[in-house]
Amino acid sequence: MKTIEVDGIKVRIQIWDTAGQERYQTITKQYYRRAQGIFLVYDISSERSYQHIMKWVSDVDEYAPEGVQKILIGNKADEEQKRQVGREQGQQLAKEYGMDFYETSACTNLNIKESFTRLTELVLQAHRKELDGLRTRAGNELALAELEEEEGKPEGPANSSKTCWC
Ligand SMILES: Nc1nc2c(ncn2[C@@H]2O[C@H](COP(=O)(O)OP(=O)(O)OP(=O)(O)O)[C@@H](O)[C@H]2O)c(=O)[nH]1
Repeated sequence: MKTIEVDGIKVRIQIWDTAGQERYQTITKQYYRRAQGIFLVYDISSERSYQHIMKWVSDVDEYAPEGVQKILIGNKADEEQKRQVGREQGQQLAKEYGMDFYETSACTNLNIKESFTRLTELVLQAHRKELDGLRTRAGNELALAELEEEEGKPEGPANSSKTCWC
């Protein structure tokens, strides 16, 4: 669990790190069902991990809820000397799938906060209607509470100056 602030809204996010290995895939697929946002992560020093992304995408399409938000991540950006996957390859793949793309490094913290904030933003945007509904309801409740408070006040000098609402 982590709390981050996006557009002035405090959002509590629950993060699951699923196992990449084939033998855990049955469990991994269970996580997809409840996900609202997914990072598809490859290692820039491993061409193989990049090639696997297509498989991950098809799994996500099959098992994750419709409308799940996805971001492509090329991790280990600090390992420049071992790089096997060009930044443009990452950008190209992300474009093909209509995803945002970041190169990150868990070691140097490169783009970690940015990518989490962006994914949260995308999830919030996807639920914008529900969010607006919540906001309107919260606003109405607040207005109602204020009105009730006003009505409950006795007529007296403190209130008598407010004789006109215009
Ligand atoms: N240099 C570098 N090493 C990293 C980075 N992120 C993770 N590692 C290392 O890569 C190895 C694997 O990291 P994990 O977090 O276990 O990777 P994973 O994809 O979750 O592994 P599985 O879930 O077992 O598939 C560890 O030795 C980490 O220290 C990074 O950004 N840069």
